[in-house]
Amino acid sequence: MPIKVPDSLPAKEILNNENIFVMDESTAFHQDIRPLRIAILNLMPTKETTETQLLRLIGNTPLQVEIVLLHPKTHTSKNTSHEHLESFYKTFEDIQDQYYDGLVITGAPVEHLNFEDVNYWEELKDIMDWSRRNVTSTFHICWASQAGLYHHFGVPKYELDNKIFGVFPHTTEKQNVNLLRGFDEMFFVPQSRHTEVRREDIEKIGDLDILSESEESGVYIVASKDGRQIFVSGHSEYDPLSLKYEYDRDKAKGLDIDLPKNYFPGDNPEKLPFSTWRSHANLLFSNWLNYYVYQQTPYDLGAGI
Ligand SMILES: CC(=O)SCCNC(=O)CCNC(=O)[C@H](O)C(C)(C)COP(=O)(O)OP(=O)(O)OC[C@H]1O[C@@H](n2cnc3c(N)ncnc32)[C@H](O)[C@@H]1OP(=O)(O)O
Ligand SMILES: N[C@@H](CCO)C(=O)O
Repeated sequence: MPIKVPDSLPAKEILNNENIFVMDESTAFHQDIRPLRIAILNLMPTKETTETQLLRLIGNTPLQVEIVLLHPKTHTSKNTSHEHLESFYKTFEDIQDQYYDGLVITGAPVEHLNFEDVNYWEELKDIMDWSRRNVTSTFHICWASQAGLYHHFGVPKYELDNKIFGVFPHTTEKQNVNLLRGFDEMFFVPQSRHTEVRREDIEKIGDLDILSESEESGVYIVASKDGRQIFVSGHSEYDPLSLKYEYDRDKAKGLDIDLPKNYFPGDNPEKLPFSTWRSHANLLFSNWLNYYVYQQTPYDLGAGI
């Protein structure tokens, strides 16, 4: 939330120059406030886990947030019960005539497929096109970030020889960007993927900025210049044990999976890992909700986007 100060306070200019968000009294007086409307398109098979992880982060703000959960109608879910979807989820068809302040599109374990072979691809393309017209800012996670960069900007994804798997140090690439406000110079983020997007492809697109990267795990945060699309390759929302779960799962299947890097104490999978990315995750989501959603979205949603 911005700091509200008298219009003529000298500190206002100093803080403005430091990119601290200060709102003068006259602007604050005219600001109308209502709950934010955020939709979550949950493409993960483990829907209940992901709901909890995302709501934990989206809930960590003084703003009131109304959530609608969405699942793709054109995919029959194997791992989430019909009852759960019936009780708590809507589909795009139900909400397509509405407007939202924010949309989160989750990851999905479909990286090995061409985008066009994902059975809900046509529906997802419609949702991504709709998001340009009906949503103030959309936050794409992991596979969804690759899908969004491909659909909106033609950026390809590439198979990796080895899965990027672990918790990696990341750095910021730009100064004075609201999404990065308060980030440490180096921070940790879980990555768990078999594909990547590449800096050289993104740099060709004038409408995109690379905001954060990791020497080892590559591009992390990309944003459209207008802030209406955020693409995040990692899983800051993961619980402390999410990577352990994926590791144990793949081991049990007999897959050739390396230990997640920088994760188990002493690289000993018998020891419980601890999280080093929670504060980063909270900051990333609250910066997005504040600066890209709340401060940008019109009071009268339908009239303004
Ligand atoms: C790169 C990223 O975005 S990372 C995010 C993805 N990570 C995760 O989902 C982690 C948690 N997931 C898991 O552990 C596993 O997917 C499990 C245990 C839930 C299921 O694994 P498996 O038994 O190997 O695969 P299963 O045959 O059940 O299919 C898995 C999922 O693949 C997806 N999928 C597979 N083929 C397709 C396809 N052609 N089109 C669309 N989705 C597909 C579906 O989401 C499916 O699950 P769902 O029907 O419940 O939505
Ligand atoms: N995070 C994913 C990567 C595969 O899409 C997993 O290991 O389940």
